[in-house]
Amino acid sequence: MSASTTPALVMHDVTRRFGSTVALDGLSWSARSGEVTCVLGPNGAGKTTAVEIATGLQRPDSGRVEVLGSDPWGAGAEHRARVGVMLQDGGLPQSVRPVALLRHVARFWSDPLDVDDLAARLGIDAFAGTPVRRLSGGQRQRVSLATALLGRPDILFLDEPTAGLDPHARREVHSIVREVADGGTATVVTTHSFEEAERLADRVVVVVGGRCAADGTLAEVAGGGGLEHTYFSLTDGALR
Ligand SMILES: Nc1ncnc2c1ncn2[C@@H]1O[C@H](COP(=O)(O)OP(=O)(O)OP(=O)(O)O)[C@@H](O)[C@H]1O
Repeated sequence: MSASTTPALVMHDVTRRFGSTVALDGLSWSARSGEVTCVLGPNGAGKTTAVEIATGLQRPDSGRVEVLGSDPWGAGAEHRARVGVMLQDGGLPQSVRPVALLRHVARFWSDPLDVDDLAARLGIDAFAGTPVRRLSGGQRQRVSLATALLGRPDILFLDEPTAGLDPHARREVHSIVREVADGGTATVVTTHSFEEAERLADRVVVVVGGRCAADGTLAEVAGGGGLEHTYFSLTDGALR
């Protein structure tokens, strides 16, 4: 599917402070439907804060945020039903078993993905009977990813979705992310992996010190020297 010209996400000049810490310092970037946008940046650069603002979990101090044409802060159920999110800490209930959890979550959506298919693709069926609190970090991540995908979102935020996953699971996640984006979903992936960004990204955003240091197609941002080279030249000396 061809990418739409109107961005599914626009952040313009967004600031967010925590006491004396400036997490976002005039951040501007965008993401489009049908594309994978990979967001890179050093620890503490503001990526998670940006994702939490885009999903309405945090309110910016200033600036403009538009997701699927709405301000995500205080947006209603209809808007939220179009947004999928997988955050780093997951927030999964601890005592429930993974497939039961997915069946429960699927009831919130009018046209959810097939739980059994999704569980099989992500290898969740192999630990279907184990309560969440006994799962390994990578197993929890797969469950968390499945909950983000279930409702066929129009925009999907994945915060470091493959951190800690084994190579097979990572390959499967990459193929799912590509499929979801090709189906028209604006897919935003934060990552520390150049390999992942080079494999997945249509567009790359580099956040440094709460500001956007680069925003363009993978080819534009990577240039002739490659993404790793660009990244280090943007971030060396800029760490806080
Ligand atoms: N709730 C909070 N209270 C205080 N400071 C916070 C809070 N949330 C984030 N910060 C600070 O804001 C800055 C940006 O944090 P954020 O988690 O957005 O970075 P990040 O780019 O996602 O980092 P990482 O790559 O480590 O996940 C950091 O300095 C962090 O300590």
